[in-house]
Amino acid sequence: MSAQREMKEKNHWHKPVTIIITVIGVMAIVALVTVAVLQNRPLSQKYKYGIVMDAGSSHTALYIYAWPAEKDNNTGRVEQTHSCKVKGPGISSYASNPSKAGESLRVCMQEAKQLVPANHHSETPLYLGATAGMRLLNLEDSSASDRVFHAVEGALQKFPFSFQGARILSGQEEGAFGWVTVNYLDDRLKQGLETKGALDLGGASTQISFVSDTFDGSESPDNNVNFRLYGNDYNLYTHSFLCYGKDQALRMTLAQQTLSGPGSILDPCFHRGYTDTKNYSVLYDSPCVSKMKPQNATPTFTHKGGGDFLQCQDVIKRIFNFTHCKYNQCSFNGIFQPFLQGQYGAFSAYYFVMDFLNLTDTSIPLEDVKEKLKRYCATPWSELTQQHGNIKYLAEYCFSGTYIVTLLTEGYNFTSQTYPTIKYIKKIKGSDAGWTLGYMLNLTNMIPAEAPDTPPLPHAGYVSIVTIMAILLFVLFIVSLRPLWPRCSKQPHII
Ligand SMILES: O=c1[nH]cnc2c1ncn2[C@@H]1O[C@H](COP(=O)(O)OP(=O)(O)O)[C@@H](O)[C@H]1O
Ligand SMILES: [Ca+2]
Repeated sequence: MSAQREMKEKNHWHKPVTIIITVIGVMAIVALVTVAVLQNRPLSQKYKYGIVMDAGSSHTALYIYAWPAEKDNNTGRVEQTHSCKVKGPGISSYASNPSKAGESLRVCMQEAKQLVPANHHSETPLYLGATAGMRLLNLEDSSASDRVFHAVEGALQKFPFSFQGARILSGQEEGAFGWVTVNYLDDRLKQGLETKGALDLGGASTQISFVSDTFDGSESPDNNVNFRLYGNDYNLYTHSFLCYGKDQALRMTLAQQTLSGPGSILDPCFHRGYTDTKNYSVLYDSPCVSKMKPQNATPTFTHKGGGDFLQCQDVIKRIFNFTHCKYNQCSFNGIFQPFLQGQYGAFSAYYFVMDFLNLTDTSIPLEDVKEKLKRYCATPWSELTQQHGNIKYLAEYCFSGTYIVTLLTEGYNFTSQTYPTIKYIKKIKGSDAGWTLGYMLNLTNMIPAEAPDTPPLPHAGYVSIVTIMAILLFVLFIVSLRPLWPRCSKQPHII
């Protein structure tokens, strides 16, 4: 018993003062680390939301984007959390019944109301941007397009979001914002990396946008958009070809084949065995073809398929004009285009069509792509319907695939060598490729012109260093108490 007391007396760790110092030391470390973590942690992960409606020529889609509230100015953080495809056609198709255009948006808007937390509704901006379908309607009948917008605005204002208006995007905006989306999602802008060009194929227009070192805008100012993003200047070439989306291009190709108003045509872009009765007044009801309408034709014609890729390419080439170019070089229709440069992301109908045709892999040589298309176009219609059933767009994929290859090679001057620089894409990191995200980033000033100041250390690194330093200090403190430590003497075992 006395030996035990003697040992206790010698062991300073059992002295109340040592115990108190140790407890205070541990508490100090815990307090220091807690304060450091709490003081410097990112604000609680509250999110902000934004909604963009893409009123395309063929249909309208709604996208919800979300980003951490305190990181408005950081790139790579805005993400698409939801998309909703509006049932029915694009809003321009409601020209004769505008209120139905507004009504058509209701289901997707209700969905957005459910998905965006109620306490964020009033601060969530809602934009509607219309593209080539409304551009064409506006050309054809501007009061009809005003009525459609009026109805759409009325319907959207009924929802609790912060509605920022509905408008037609210019072709330049559509091209440039598609380019911003692709490069923002790829994290190329903030890191100042070489950017990717953007190729967007819609139903009524198509856009090509890329940074060119040889283009300063002087040759063709209309095709030039300048951006300063994260401290880098971008000199963008962009052009939107109205009427060269795949649906209007199909109309123009059909118009080329029916100039004389025949009762039937054998169209090489459709499959053998395909036959349909088409109405001349419906086919020519678009500013893209209205001037070509044949006089004194029967009301309808029989549209039959010939299934020949090479002949299809020939009739498609006829919708491009290569005869005049007042610049050093042109794509087509006398439009300036600098030399192609870098990599390209091709999205929207480029992706849908090439995905259906199993041709999204651009390491397949261009010659093989054409060969595969040739075989596909030669497939009899009965065989295709047997294989796929009556799916939407089935009759048009031969035309659409041939149009894509022709537009890229004859129109934009891609070659067998440069074809692999194109990647067919649908989504990047979960967000759809398209103009909508770029449009919202621009309108909410979410991409700063200058590079934001970044803290020297990320939060996790900061916390680790504070913790290590605190532990180190404590160990040093304990070591400094060494004189008070018990002597290292062999003690007999006490039972
Ligand atoms: O699954 C699909 N397969 C083939 N084409 C599709 C599919 N989904 C959408 N598309 C096409 O993509 C195009 C989208 O164009 P959009 O409606 O955005 O027109 P716009 O951009 O010219 O205004 C339309 O031609 C539409 O038919
Ligand atoms: Ca589009």
